[in-house]
Amino acid sequence: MSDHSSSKIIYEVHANNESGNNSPSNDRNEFSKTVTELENCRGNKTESDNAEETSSFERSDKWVWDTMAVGHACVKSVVPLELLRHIYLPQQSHDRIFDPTTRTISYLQPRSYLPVKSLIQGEKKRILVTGGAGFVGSHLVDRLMLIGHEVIVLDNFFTGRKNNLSHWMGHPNFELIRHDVVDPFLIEVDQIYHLACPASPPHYQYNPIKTVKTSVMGTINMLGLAKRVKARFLLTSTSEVYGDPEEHPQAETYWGHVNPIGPRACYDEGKRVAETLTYAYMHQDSVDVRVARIFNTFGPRMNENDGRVVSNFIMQALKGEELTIYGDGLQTRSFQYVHDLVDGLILLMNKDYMEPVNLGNPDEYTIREFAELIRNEVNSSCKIKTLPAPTDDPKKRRPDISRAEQILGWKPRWPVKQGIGETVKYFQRQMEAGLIG
Ligand SMILES: O=C(O)[C@H]1O[C@H](OP(=O)(O)OP(=O)(O)OC[C@H]2O[C@@H](n3ccc(=O)[nH]c3=O)[C@H](O)[C@@H]2O)[C@H](O)[C@@H](O)[C@@H]1O
Repeated sequence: MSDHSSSKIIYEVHANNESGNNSPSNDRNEFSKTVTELENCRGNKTESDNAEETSSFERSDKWVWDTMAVGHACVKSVVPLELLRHIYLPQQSHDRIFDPTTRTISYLQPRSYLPVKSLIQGEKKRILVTGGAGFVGSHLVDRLMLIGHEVIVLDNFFTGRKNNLSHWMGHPNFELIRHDVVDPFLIEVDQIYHLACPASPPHYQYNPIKTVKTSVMGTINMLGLAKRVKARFLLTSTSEVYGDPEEHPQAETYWGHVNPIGPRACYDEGKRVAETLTYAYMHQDSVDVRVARIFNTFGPRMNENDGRVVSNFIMQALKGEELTIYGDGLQTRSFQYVHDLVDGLILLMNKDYMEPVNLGNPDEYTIREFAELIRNEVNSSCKIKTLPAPTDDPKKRRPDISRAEQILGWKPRWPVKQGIGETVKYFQRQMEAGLIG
């Protein structure tokens, strides 16, 4: 199937939306056809197509055809991009009307839902997502729901938000439970994606003891549950286990360079212990485990006050404020768009591989270059302000993703610029809707 025809499939869904005929039920017929066709076209890719995809990584602003859908046919996670956008970038809100004069919100009932795939018994899994109301968690939940699974979310709403999942509330395949993973929780499930933990430096440093407790006790509780119900367990670890790295780029074999008593230690060491626990349960109790080491990720539903560089720069540029660069701005990061991460997590969960796997986009920017990129995307001429560098701020970070490429057949498909474009649009719409200021 050619690039052209796959774009057309997506366009048909898009065209329905643009014509104002955008209710979930109107998408339904198109959706089933679209997913089947997209799965076929992904499944039919030749070896040479794949070889081309895994060629050396270069910064690119090209919109590749694969980004019109997300997911991988081999684990049945393909979803048309327009369907996902219908959730996080709706033309107008599905379930509420904001009145700017009185600054009130009217919630609409009854509601309808986007179509989810109908899976046969055995294919349909019961999946627990801890931290599922957060930024990454909610995108993972969207995908798992759309591809037909039953999803149970645990969240204590410290950084997660109900709004991120409001479009699934009441759906027969969905359950949201307010629960803190530091306390035990019992449920029968097939798979556990363990995401619960604040990830932004200001958030995890706000209460470092709680951060360590979340990583250690939360992971023990979820591993204990996995052991008891024989569920497969996936830990979302982090590039922070490499600390301020002395090896570049960072491969999974690198043991890291972490200050164990610094302000970042609560998160870095917490996640390192979480990995230790995961492999202890694997060796001692034969728990079936997966470990993803996630590098800097961005996208819609980041908290505007999150404190991380992507949301800070975008919000500052949109409000015409100065962009705050910490330190000299020569430190580097490699940013991946959230859909790529979700693709990688679902692949990893469903493949037979138990060692840690890096998931990140190797496209590396200095923070100064990144500020420039955001300024261009927002079309802003705002100035740059330099603030002191945070203690132990890693000086460079870039994933070596050879393992993910070889084992999972995964590599990022979203150019950073393209992802930033969507994220800017998201924050703009949130501002227009009066949800953030
Ligand atoms: O985004 C993520 O996924 C990661 O975010 C943080 O790691 P960090 O790389 O420090 O993320 P940011 O807070 O976004 O900072 C990135 C760089 O930008 C700088 N920065 C941040 C914010 C800002 O306003 N200005 C600025 O220059 C920071 O000093 C740092 O050098 C977390 O510690 C990671 O666990 C998490 O995986």
